Amino acid sequence: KEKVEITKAQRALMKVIVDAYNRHKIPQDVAKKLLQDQYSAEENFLLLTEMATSQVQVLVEFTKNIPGFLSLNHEDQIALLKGSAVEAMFLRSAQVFSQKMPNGHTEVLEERIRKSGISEEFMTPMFNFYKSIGELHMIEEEQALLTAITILTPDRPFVKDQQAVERLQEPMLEVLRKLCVLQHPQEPQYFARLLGRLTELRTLNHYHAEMLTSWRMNDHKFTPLLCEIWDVQ
Ligand SMILES: O=C(c1ccccc1)c1ccc(-c2nc3ccccc3n2[C@H](C(=O)NC2CCCCC2)C2CCCCC2)cc1
Repeated sequence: KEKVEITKAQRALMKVIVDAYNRHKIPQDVAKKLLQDQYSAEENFLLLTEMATSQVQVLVEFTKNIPGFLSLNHEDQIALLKGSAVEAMFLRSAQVFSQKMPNGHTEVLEERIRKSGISEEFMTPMFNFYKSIGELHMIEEEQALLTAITILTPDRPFVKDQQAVERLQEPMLEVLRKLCVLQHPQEPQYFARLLGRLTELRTLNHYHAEMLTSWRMNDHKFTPLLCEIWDVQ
């Protein structure tokens, strides 16, 4: 049986990532807001663009705290943020959806999202992802590391020095692997399941522009930041 131990350096790395993640978590209030009232497709779209805009700003701050990120080539820093922003938004949405709520609230939240204006065809893949994230019952260290690993994906479009990104992503993967073994001793496949979610995220990322433009309303307005990040308008 492999004796798994997290070294002092790995614990320090994890602390930096988790502290940055907690400092830069956008307020959970989107779930509360959605539970409070029903909104029109237009109001929901506005809420989404507001939430997503602040989440991108928060994501940039979190990313700047990833050890070594600011030493990467500047164009590559932009390429990594641009390439991971939608996935980070879905990962954060999944974590918001899966958070512990009083009985029946998750069902109401799901209903509100189903009726928010997103076109029908994307509901199944989106909620399948949310539920598969929920089933993992991730601790915050796992959530924070998974977000950092998503950002540090070497094969994003336009990344020039992929090896430099791999050198940053690998220690994160190793810490997460050890953490999974220690946290879920009965589930040797847990780490593999976690990484499998990143593959599912890429498929969601794949049709994000279509999800946005098919939002059941006309003249979708985006903030300049979202136009950059979401490749729309
Ligand atoms: O179609 C979507 C899209 C957007 C951009 C790119 C690609 C797809 C697309 C994208 C997220 C969600 C989505 N899934 C959620 C799960 C739980 C709670 C809220 C959720 N949301 C939206 C939201 O505010 N997300 C926040 C969460 C914090 C981090 C920033 C984002 C609201 C917006 C008001 C109406 C109802 C859903 C629902 C739909």
